[in-house]
Amino acid sequence: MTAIGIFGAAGRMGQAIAAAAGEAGVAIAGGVDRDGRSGEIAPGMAIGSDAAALARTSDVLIDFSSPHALAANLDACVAARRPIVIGTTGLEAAHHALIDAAAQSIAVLQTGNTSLGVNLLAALVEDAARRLGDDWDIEIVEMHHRHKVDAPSGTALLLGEAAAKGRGIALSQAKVSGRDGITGARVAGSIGFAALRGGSVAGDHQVILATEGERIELGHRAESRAIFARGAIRAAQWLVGQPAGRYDMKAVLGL
Ligand SMILES: NC(=O)C1=CN([C@@H]2O[C@H](COP(=O)(O)OP(=O)(O)OC[C@H]3O[C@@H](n4cnc5c(N)ncnc54)[C@H](OP(=O)(O)O)[C@@H]3O)[C@@H](O)[C@H]2O)C=CC1
Ligand SMILES: O=C(O)C1=N[C@H](C(=O)O)C[C@H](O)C1
Repeated sequence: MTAIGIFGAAGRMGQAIAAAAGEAGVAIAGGVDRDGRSGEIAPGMAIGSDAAALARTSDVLIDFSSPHALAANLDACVAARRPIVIGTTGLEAAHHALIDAAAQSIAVLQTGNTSLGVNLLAALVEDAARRLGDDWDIEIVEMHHRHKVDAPSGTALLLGEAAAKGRGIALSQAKVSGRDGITGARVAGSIGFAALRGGSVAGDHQVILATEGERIELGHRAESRAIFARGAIRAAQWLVGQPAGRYDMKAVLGL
């Protein structure tokens, strides 16, 4: 049976993955989190601080920790020749370069959202953006719990990438985030992002396509972290045995 190691094991997602694995009868090799958080978080899941040791004793790793931990986690997986699913968000260009480098020697799946619903939504957004002309403005609104530290969310960026792909442009050229003050009129062709934070919201995303006289709204609401946890486990099981390279959820879900 495939044994999964978890980076960020003591966190909200780490605990959700341990719970989902327990329900599905999936083996957890163990977890890693910050020094001082060692112990047993979920029944049977020991948590330590040695990423290299966890990689050696796991068949595949899942990372829901922090961008700051990414380099060490990737190094551990490359050294042990183990595949890794990266769900951590807030990644910048330098992190993506590290992922590309690791994907030369191991299988790496990186995604801003592991749920089926969001990945199907991304396909719908890409199709809508492709079919609608440039006179349709695209705005992405997301809301998350008060503890979230990055914005826009990884999912909002994933949806923005899908919209940009549909339009045949690069998101980096069109992204407008966090409007405030005298902003001037909306720049034609831009893709806007707005982030709300509060309470315990697991993750709400809405993509609004608006033109003169009409508006389309496509959205997704996560009702709990269980959907992310189940998707991450499914991705990890799929990734074992894949050749070195960089993957996303579309291949896992057959989208
Ligand atoms: N792709 C997807 O589908 C989803 C992605 N996410 C993303 O997953 C990540 C984790 O989310 P969540 O579980 O809510 O966050 P948490 O803060 O609850 O969990 C992260 C855990 O990783 C630990 N950690 C942080 N930095 C390090 C480090 N350098 N070394 C080792 N451990 C570290 C944290 O410790 P400490 O608390 O001490 O900082 C914490 O225990 C976020 O980036 C989030 O956006 C979340 C849900 C779904
Ligand atoms: O931090 C979270 O909680 C979530 N993060 C991911 C994101 O940034 O999109 C996925 C999900 O929305 C929950």
